[in-house]
Amino acid sequence: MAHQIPPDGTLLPLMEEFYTIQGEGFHSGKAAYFIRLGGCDVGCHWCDVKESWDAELHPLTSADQIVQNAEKFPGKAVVVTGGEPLIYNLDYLTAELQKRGIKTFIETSGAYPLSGSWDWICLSPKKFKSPRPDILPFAGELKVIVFNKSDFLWAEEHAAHVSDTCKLYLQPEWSKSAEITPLIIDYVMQNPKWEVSLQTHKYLNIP
Ligand SMILES: C[S@@+](CC[C@H](N)C(=O)[O-])C[C@H]1O[C@@H](n2cnc3c(N)ncnc32)[C@H](O)[C@@H]1O
Ligand SMILES: Nc1nc2[nH]cc(C(=O)O)c2c(=O)[nH]1
Ligand code: SF4
Ligand SMILES: [Mg+2]
Repeated sequence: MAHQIPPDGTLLPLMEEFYTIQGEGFHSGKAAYFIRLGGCDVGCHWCDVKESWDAELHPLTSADQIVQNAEKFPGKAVVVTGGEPLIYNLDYLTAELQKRGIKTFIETSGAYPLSGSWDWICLSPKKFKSPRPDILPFAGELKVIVFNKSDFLWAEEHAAHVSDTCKLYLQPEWSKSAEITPLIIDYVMQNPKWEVSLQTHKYLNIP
């Protein structure tokens, strides 16, 4: 049976939730509760969480329950990720979190309409399904995954449409990081508005 997901965002397909250290981007190094929602049709061939793609495999879970779980941890920040979390209406979940003083951060490709109330938006645009142009001004950080040299141009094309205060990151695709990281280092030294982002949790062997 296909999931009947109510449009009010009170039930969400939850793949996993875990308390860890944000490994990537601007908030790297900070404790956060991760909420990973199932479902994604963007189709990045190098995606490191393909098990998330089929929403049907992940149980519909009440947003109230997710908030209660998040509240138990001392780090008062959640990262909503997936899968592609913006497939769902995130207004209810984020309002309930913020009511309790919990900061709301999202990891998104931007391929679906923006919902939710966010303290920080990490936009990671994908060639396989471009972000909606209307999300670009709301990004706190633009984090482009570099798989080959053409991704530097793709990164610049998106950087042209974010806000002046948006942080700019280049992150090596994990399986090619030995080859790509030196290119990113050179690029950042030549184009210092960009910074390097590494998936530090993978080096630390934490979730
Ligand atoms: C798994 S995605 C889920 C959120 C959303 N679908 C997105 O892509 O932004 C979380 C973050 O991991 C990044 N990512 C996924 N696979 C990766 C890989 N193989 N190497 C480096 N970063 C990766 C994505 O670009 C995104 O910034
Ligand atoms: N520690 C840790 N940091 C992360 N930052 C973004 C992640 C994601 O999969 O969205 C992620 C993740 O899976 N683990
Ligand atoms: S958009 Fe995110 S979850 Fe979806 S395939 Fe790409 S990296 Fe994976
Ligand atoms: Mg991850």
